[in-house]
Amino acid sequence: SSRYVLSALHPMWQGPLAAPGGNRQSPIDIRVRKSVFDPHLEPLTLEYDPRTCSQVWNNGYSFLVEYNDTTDKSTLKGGPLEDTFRLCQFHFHWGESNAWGSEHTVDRRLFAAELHLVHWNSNKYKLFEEAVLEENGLAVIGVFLKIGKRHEGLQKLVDVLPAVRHKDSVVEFTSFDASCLLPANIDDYWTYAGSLTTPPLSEAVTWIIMKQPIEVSHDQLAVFRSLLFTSAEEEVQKSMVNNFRVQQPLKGRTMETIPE
Ligand SMILES: NS(=O)(=O)c1ccc(NC(=O)NCCCCO)cc1
Ligand SMILES: [Zn+2]
Repeated sequence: SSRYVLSALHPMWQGPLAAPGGNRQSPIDIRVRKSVFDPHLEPLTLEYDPRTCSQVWNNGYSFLVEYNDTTDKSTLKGGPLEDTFRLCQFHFHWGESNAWGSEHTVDRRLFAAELHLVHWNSNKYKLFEEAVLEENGLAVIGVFLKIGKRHEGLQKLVDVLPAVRHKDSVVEFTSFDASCLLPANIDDYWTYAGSLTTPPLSEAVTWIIMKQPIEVSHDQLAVFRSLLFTSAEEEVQKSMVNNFRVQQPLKGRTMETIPE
C-alpha cells in the first residue's frame, strides 16, 4: 500500500530489503486469535533508573533517547527472558498521518506510532555490539501509541525535540524515567522471536509487545513530524515521517501470550 512506498523512499532502504536467509524478521502482523497461551510466562520486572538517561540523538531515521548502559542500573527481567537485560536506548516509529506509523500491527490494525525500548543481555555479553550478534542477545519492548489525551510524561521529551531537528544533532537529556511511557498493565503482552527492524536486521530480538496502547495528543505527535531526516547542511530538507519497515513473513513462528 502507499504507506510502504513512502517508507521505502528513505536511503535506509536502498540496499537489500530482506536479511539474507531471514526466517525470523520483524515487524509482523500479530494475529490475536493465533497467539498461544504460554503458562510459563512470568510477570515482567522493569527497574529503570532515571539517572542513567543521558542524551537525545537524531540518527537520521528516528530520535534515540540514550541511556548509560555501563552498569546494570536500568534493567528488564522476567516474562519470556531467562537473563537480565540492560536498557540502552528507546526510540519511536511514526507516520505522516495518524492513520498509520506503527511497525507491528494487531489483526492488521495500524497505530499512529510505536515505541521501542531496546535492551541487551548483560548476563551473557559485555556490550550491545556483542549481544546484537547472538540469537538471545536483545529484548525490545514495543508499545503502541494512539491519538488521545496528552501524555504528561512524554512532554518532557517533546520539549527538547526542536533541539535535535537535524540528523546527527544531540542534546543532553537527563533524569527521565522511561517507565512512564509504559501502559498500566505491563503483564498483558505478546512475545515472539524476531529481528531488528533496521539494518543490521539482526535476528537477535525477543520481542515483547504490550497489548495496551498508550495515548499521546495530536500536537505531541506533530512535534515528532517536525524532525528532519536530513542534516543542517543538506539543501533539500526531508521531514522525518514514515520511518517504519515493511512487514515480514511469519515463517511458521508462534506468537505467545500470557494466560488471560
Ligand atoms: N527498531 S528496533 O528493531 O527496535 C532497533 C533497535 C536497535 C537498533 N540498532 C542499534 O541500537 N544500534 C546501536 C549500535 C549497533 C551496533 O551494531 C536497530 C533497530
Ligand atoms: Zn524501532
